[in-house]
Order: sequence, then structure tokens, then C-alpha cells
Amino acid sequence: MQLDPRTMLIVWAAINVMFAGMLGLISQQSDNIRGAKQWAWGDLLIGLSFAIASQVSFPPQFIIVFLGSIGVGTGMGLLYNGIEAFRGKRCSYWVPVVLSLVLFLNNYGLSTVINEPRLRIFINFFLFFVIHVACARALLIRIEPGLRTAYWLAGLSFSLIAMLAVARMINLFFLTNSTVSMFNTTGVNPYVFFFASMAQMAMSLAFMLLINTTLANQLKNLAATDPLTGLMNRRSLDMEITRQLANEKRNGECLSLMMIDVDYFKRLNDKFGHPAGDEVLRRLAHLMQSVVRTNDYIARYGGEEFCILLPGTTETQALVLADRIRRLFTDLIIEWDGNIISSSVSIGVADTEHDAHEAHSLLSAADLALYMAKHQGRNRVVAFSTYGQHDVSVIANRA
Ligand SMILES: Nc1nc2c(ncn2[C@@H]2O[C@H](COP(=O)(O)OP(=O)(O)OP(=O)(O)O)[C@@H](O)[C@H]2O)c(=O)[nH]1
Repeated sequence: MQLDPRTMLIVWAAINVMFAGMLGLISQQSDNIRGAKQWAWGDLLIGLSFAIASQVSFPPQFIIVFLGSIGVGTGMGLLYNGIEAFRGKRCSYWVPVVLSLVLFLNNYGLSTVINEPRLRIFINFFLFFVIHVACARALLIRIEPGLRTAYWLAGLSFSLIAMLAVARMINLFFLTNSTVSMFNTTGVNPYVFFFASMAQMAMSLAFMLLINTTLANQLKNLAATDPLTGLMNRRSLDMEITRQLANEKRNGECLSLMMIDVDYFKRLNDKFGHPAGDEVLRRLAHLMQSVVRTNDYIARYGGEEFCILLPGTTETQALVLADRIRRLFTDLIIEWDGNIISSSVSIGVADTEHDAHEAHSLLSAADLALYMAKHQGRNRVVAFSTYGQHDVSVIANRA
């Protein structure tokens, strides 16, 4: 196979510019994803400066060395900073500046001031090696589970280019003085350019995959959570109840469900305003999060109604927790717009041992218990299992 390094560099440049365009378009639609724009600009700058560098002759013109070094240095620095930004870290803006400066001094000084092609090429590839290892490291440590494939693909692409840079540095020592040049066609050099351009393509594809998967995860979260409180929404709770009931049937553990409703919430809204009502709902959500275990599920079931699903919990244990929530919420003082707001909740509790084994019947059991708590005067906790014995007529009237 005959691979001309200059041609390969042009191919590499074209790949970069093409992917820069695609990343640029994608980043337009994903404003909230940090790093995407930096990847697009990084790819574009590297592509353009590779195209310029492929035309370099000896002795090199100042403008070609200047533009090539600034372009590659800034482009590489932007890719690195893009990864850091994507991972929620602070960008190191000195990286592109230092890289550009060292590349320029190396390529200009060691070709025009003194002619040291071996050292010059070695330093260029050493810098390539360092920045690609830094990018691979930033990608491969503490990988977020949902983005594993994309992180691995990008990390391995950077690692491959770093290894190709090492191969090129080692190969330099086997070349004679007459064959040492950036674009010599012997040894590993043509293959370095070929495989690096392929790795560059894989890396840009991985960046796109990272953005795409992040957007898909964000959409999934939006569809599963309540925007006001950040809790699960009704749809996710319904799915979780079905999942937990299947578990309960398998291992025989009891599952409890609490239904919580703010008392006289309409009055509260009318008196203090809707934003104050929203704040009360947020504070109640926060309070419930602070008292339940990590494997319990809290959801906003609608309006001012919440549910807590408690795996491995009996009705008696759920009643204790429900009463703690009720008392804590009654004691909660909320300051809003110069007003002091306090409220209370009514809670209905049902479980799979006494009351129901299907999702819809568990939900209606908790709902009926809640209705009973309201009917008995509010600010109280009622279990469905004791409900029928207390006042069966209430169920009949409600139905
Ligand atoms: N601030 C605010 N209010 C909401 C929200 N969702 C529903 N509401 C209000 O919650 C109120 C619920 O009123 P009702 O169903 O009559 O219940 P209540 O006034 O709490 O009376 P009881 O439940 O019988 O104690 C309605 O006025 C809704 O407009 C919300 O997201 N924010």
C-alpha cells in the first residue's frame, strides 16, 4: 500500500472540517450541553491548520508556521477544554495558549534559526502525545454509566493517536539524516498519518454519540420527573409500583404505599398566591426526601398530592413514618414574602399484606384511606386496613 503522508494529512484535515460542521450543527441544538461548541471549533481549527501544514516546504514561510502552530495548538486545547467542560469541570484556558506557543517556537526556531529536523519532529509528536494522553485520561476516569460506550470510544481514539505519536518518535531514531523529514514516506510515518486520521474520525463520532446520549438521557429525565419538585412523576411511579409488585411476588416482601395530600391547599393558594403554594409543595417534597430511606420512591402524583412507595415495609412501619412526616410538616414554618405560612397534611396508607396485590388496587386503597383521613377532619394518618371497620358507609358514599 502506497500512502503519501501529505495526502493523508489533507484527508485528516478534510475529516476534521467535515466533523466540525456536523458538531457545530449539533451544538446549535444542544445549547445546554457544555463542551460541544469547543469540540466543533477545535476540529475546525485542526482541520484548517493541517491543510495549511500539508503545503509546507523548506525553509518554511513564517506565515505558514505561524498559522499552522496557532491552529493546531488552539484546536487541540479546545478539544481538551471541551472534554473538561462536558464533564462539568473548569476549563484550563492556558492549555491552548501554551500549546500554540511551544508549537510555534519549536517549528520556527528549529527550522529557521537552527536546522534540527529530528528534534523538531520529536517535540511536535511529543506534544501530540501529551495532549492526547491528557484527553484520554480526562475521558476514561470516572465514566458515567449511561455514557460508557461513547466515553470508551473517544478515550480509545485519543489513546490510539498517542500510541501512534510514540511509534513516530521511536521511528525517528532509525532514520538517517537525509531521510528525516515531517513527511518522509518510509517506516511507520505513512501509517501514523493514516491510522491517526481514522482515529480522529472515530473520536469525532464519539463526541457526537456523547452529545446524543446526553440529550436522550435529559429527555428521559424530563419525561420521568416533576419539574416543580424534581420528584418522580405519576407515570414513573406507576411503572415503579408494577416493578416493585413483581419483586414482592418473587421474594414475598411486603410493599406499602402512602398517599399524602396538603390540607386546604386551595385556601392557601387563594390567600398567599400560587408561587407561595408552589413553595409549600417544594418544602414538603424536600421534607419527605429528608426522612425516607434511599430505596423508597417519592412521587408527585398530581396537584398537591404525593405518594411514597416503601419496598420491604409493613403497614405498621409505614404508619410510623407517615405520622413523622405529618408532625414535621405541621411544625414547618415557611416564610414567604413577609408572611408566615404553616399547613398540614392528611395521609392514607395501604400495603400488599392486608389490602391489595395489584397496582390499581393498592393505589385505590391508599386513596380511600386518604379520603377517610380528610373525612375524619384532616391532619391525620389513616390505614386502609382499619378503614372498613371504622366507617364503611364513607366508601359507599364516595363511590
Ligand atoms: N400552587 C400550586 N397549586 C396547585 C398546583 N397544583 C394544583 N394546585 C391547586 O391545589 C388546589 C387543590 O384544591 P382542592 O382539590 O380543592 O383541595 P384542598 O383545597 O387542598 O382541600 P382538601 O384536599 O380537601 O384539604 C387547587 O386550587 C389547585 O389549583 C401547583 O402545582 N401549584
